Amino acid sequence: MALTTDFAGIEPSGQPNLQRPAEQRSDYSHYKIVPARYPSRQVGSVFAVAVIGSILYSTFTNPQWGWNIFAEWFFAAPVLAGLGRTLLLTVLATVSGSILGTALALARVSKSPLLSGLSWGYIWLLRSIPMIVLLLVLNNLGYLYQTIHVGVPFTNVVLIDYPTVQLLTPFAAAFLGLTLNQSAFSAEVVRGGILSVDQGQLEAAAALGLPRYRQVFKIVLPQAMRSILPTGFNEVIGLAKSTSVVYVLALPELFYTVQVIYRRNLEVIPLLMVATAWYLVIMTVLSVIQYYIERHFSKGAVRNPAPAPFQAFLRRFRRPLLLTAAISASTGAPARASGSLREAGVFRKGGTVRIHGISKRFGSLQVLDNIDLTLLSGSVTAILGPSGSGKSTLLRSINHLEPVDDGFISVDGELVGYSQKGDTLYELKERDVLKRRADIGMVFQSFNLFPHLTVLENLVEAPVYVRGVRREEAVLLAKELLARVGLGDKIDAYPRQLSGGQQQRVAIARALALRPTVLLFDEPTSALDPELVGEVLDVIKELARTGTTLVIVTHEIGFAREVADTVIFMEGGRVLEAGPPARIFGQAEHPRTREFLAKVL
Ligand SMILES: Nc1ncnc2c1ncn2[C@@H]1O[C@H](COP(=O)(O)OP(=O)(O)OP(=O)(O)O)[C@@H](O)[C@H]1O
Repeated sequence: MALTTDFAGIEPSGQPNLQRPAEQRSDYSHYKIVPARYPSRQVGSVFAVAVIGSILYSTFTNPQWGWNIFAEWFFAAPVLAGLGRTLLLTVLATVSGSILGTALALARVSKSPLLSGLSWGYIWLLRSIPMIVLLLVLNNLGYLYQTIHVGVPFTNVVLIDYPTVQLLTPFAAAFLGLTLNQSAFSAEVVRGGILSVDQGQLEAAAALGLPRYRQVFKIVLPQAMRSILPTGFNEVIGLAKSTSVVYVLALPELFYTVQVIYRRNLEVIPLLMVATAWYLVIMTVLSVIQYYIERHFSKGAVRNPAPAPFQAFLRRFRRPLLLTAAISASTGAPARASGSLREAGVFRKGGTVRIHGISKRFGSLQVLDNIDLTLLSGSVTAILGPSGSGKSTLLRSINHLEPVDDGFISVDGELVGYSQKGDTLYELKERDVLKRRADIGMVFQSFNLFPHLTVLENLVEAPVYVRGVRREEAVLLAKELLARVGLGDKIDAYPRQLSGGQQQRVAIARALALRPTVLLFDEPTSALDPELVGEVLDVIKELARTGTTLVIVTHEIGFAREVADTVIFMEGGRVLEAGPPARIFGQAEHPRTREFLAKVL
């Protein structure tokens, strides 16, 4: 008991007493902290020092290494010229190989079987041919084709007609060979990166109506870079070393130059060390570049990114200042929703959704079965039903994320995913579907925020690239919406730095930033902890009074009862019952609805 009372602020009961004045608490500033000792670690360190010491000793005391000859040749003009060629070939083949490899990877994942097959064939062939064989074939291409002739087929129009040997110099053959080889390997690295990006990211980009090129270059590839970079840099390092293969073309790059010199002066080891030291320099520079590029593309990937070495060094001195700044920032008033969403003035009149006899099958499974519904402008519809009843599929078909097999859907009289001429419906091109989608916002169960973009960038992307809004206007609207969902202080945060509830509120604001007439929610709270559900439902409740048409798939029965003006009950791909919440929850007509509600209420 005496022990516990010794510790100021802790009562004998063990509970902290925060009321006790500071002067009564003990001062521990004179206490010294002794770190734990690990004898095996110390033995390991001594061993490492002994190994490093003996390697250095033997390297610098053994005269056979010939360090004086090494020093003589290290900066010699022919060596530097060879190094220049090695660097030039590495840079050129990396750039062109990566561009070609990315194009091949995109072709490989494209929906066109011919394009994908062509890409597969190219990769298969180039990865199979040994590098030396490829270089020698290119060097002897003049034997196969005396001139390189490019023209318009079946006409006399000639664009290029040039002797092959003049065009394919040893340097050009080396560049071409390294590029072709590099592109085949990087294509697979890029494809692996693309496949590692969550499918939800593409869906979210498509649901926002972002054009295809923007989906690829702004959403998918930057995220894929995280897995592309480590293997990609391995390839580049391999390439820098394999440039030595071009010696078969008698091209004096670094290694070939060194070989020529040691054959004349017979100082093999010192000259091999010259080449090795330069390769070490190249690899070190590449590793530093890799570190910074990886760092750039890891934005938003971790909650608390580690500072770069230089930043860490500076922070040691700035820490007290930063701490003070952090404390004064954290004592500021918590962000609150400013005003109600209704007052934001950003909402358009809700769209009327008409669903005409839609059906959908996945293989032999009938997921939607001849559904007819009308959702009036500004209405709030909750879709309930057991798992697998087709609720999400119905919702996703409203914005054509899930094309249907039969029937069609219109919003304000305009068909979704089709254009109509007489009795014929023509499927729209993807580009036109994406434009049309901008009016139909969607909020996903797993948020699907873009993790590599800040909260603000998440909101600004689609208005600028889909609606063509000026960036400054998009930023103003985004800040307004974020303030209204209570996240005005999070505009520069990355999604992973937010709680689940906050992420979902950002996702709602992102959908609203396009000023949609219809907003679809696919189980917006089911990925959230019970404590966070309320904050998201509150935002949706606010939205329900703005005039936007809302369609919500939910398991939150109480919420549906309170907010919806129509409740739909689905089972087996059919709408069994639809009506006002009072009737559905009080006197459901269908026995299956009553049975389901009895279980969940
Ligand atoms: N892409 C797909 N390929 C094959 N089957 C699918 C696909 N998407 C959905 N399904 C199947 O369609 C049926 C309906 O799925 P859906 O997601 O619409 O149900 P749900 O009512 O939303 O269920 P839950 O409440 O569990 O999310 C399920 O049996 C599901 O397995």
